[in-house]
Amino acid sequence: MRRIGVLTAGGDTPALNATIYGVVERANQLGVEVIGIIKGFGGMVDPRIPHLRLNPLRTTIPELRPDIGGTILGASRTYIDKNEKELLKAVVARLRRLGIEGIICVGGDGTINGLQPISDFIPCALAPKTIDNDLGLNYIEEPNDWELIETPGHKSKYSRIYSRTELELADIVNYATPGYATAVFVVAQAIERTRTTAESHRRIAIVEVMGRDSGYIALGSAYGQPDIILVPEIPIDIERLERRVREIYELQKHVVIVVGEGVRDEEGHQLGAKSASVDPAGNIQFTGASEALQQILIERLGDGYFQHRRRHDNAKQAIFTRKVGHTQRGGRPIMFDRFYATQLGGKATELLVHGRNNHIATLQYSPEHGFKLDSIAANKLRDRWGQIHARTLHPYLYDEKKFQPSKFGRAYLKPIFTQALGRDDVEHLLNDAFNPGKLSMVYPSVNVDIHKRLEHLEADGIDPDPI
Ligand SMILES: Nc1ncnc2c1ncn2[C@@H]1O[C@H](COP(=O)(O)OP(=O)(O)O)[C@@H](O)[C@H]1O
Ligand SMILES: O=P(O)(O)OC[C@H]1O[C@](O)(COP(=O)(O)O)[C@@H](O)[C@@H]1O
Repeated sequence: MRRIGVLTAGGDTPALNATIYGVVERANQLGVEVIGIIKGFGGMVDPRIPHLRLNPLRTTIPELRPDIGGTILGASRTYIDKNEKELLKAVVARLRRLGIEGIICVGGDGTINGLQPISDFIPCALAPKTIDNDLGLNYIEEPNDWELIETPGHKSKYSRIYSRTELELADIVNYATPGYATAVFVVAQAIERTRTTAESHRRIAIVEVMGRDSGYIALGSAYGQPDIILVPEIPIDIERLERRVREIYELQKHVVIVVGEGVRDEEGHQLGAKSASVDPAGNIQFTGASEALQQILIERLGDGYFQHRRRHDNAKQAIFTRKVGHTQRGGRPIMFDRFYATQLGGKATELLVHGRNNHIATLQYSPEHGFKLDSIAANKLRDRWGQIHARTLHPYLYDEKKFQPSKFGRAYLKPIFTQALGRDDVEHLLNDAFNPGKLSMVYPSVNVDIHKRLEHLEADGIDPDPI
């Protein structure tokens, strides 16, 4: 293989540039040219295909740095329907004209579906990413646990009964995805900062974190020591939650609750999906889980609860919500993400060059051997109807009585986070946070330099010389 393409699809993470860097550095070693495709699958749909050479003369371009968050290639959630045959043919033809012999898609479970139709024509490999940590399996047989329930007159629904009630760390397929560690780091900091203000003002803080239907970020938020963690996988037992909130408030005059954005009530309704809007990739856009929970607690505790304790005039003043939001997805990646993203990018290049198609580079862990790189055929993630499900927290990782990670959940987190920060992360903070140069300089966006490197397949309708 002499020339491969790389793109970043779906939501961004802080570790995308690190993954692209790993792809390109390994390609340099193997003598392969790498073309970056701009804005995910969207770039392929554009007849001009905006792209750039990431390693002219087998030297990585200086704009590509593993320690800078986001993606120099841009990302999108553009959907290419596999049934739009003409569009697909045009996409493949353009990629061929670029001389691309294989493509690395940096993405999550949605991206595997996105690359599928293209992989019928051009080999594809996935380098994993997603802050949600929902790409992978709790154990290899997990896809067989899904059942598709068809009820006449209703939309068919998936349901699952876990065939395994206990797990081993080494069973987990793709232990952690690049982006997750940095997101948890940001969340833990946000909780610590929210904590002291809730503590000072005798308030109940509800902190909403991302993750869609997966509670991994909420689980990792335990590093910020919230009093209560609510994960989407376990329907909220409102009675028990109220009891716990009252207990904690009596004890310490404030409570910090973390809520994963996809949390459900006991009827299975998502608290944050009141407006059923979806993004272009078909994902539900969650808004308002924390506000819905705030409303529940306002009604349950009532103004009298706070007035009686002379803390606040009403419950609305006493209970506040904060979303950590997109800060979870942005900024400098911490060492764990930088290191393993780079490794996984390199692994994806190797997969392609060694003739694999539709394969995923994975990060495995075992207590005996620590972390190691591996790979898996994407189809192993599919259930018998061909569906890939986002990985959710297995109940064995969460203690629903304590609203905290279980013993196994803590064992899961430790290998990722015990050495997740590097000395250079601390040095970066020391040198950079209040660098006086920042006061007089505008933010030097990498997009400006990348723009100068962009090439287009068909500039204004004129087909340039083939590359
Ligand atoms: N079934 C599908 N068919 C075609 N494209 C898809 C499909 N599912 C997702 N995609 C595309 O894959 C990309 C990434 O999907 P998304 O769900 O946004 O992120 P992630 O890969 O992180 O899960 C998007 O451009 C999306 O449109
Ligand atoms: O802001 P956006 O792009 O609409 O997406 C928000 C969603 O993206 C995520 O960050 C994850 O994105 P991916 O599934 O693409 O990895 C979710 O945690 C969040 O719900």
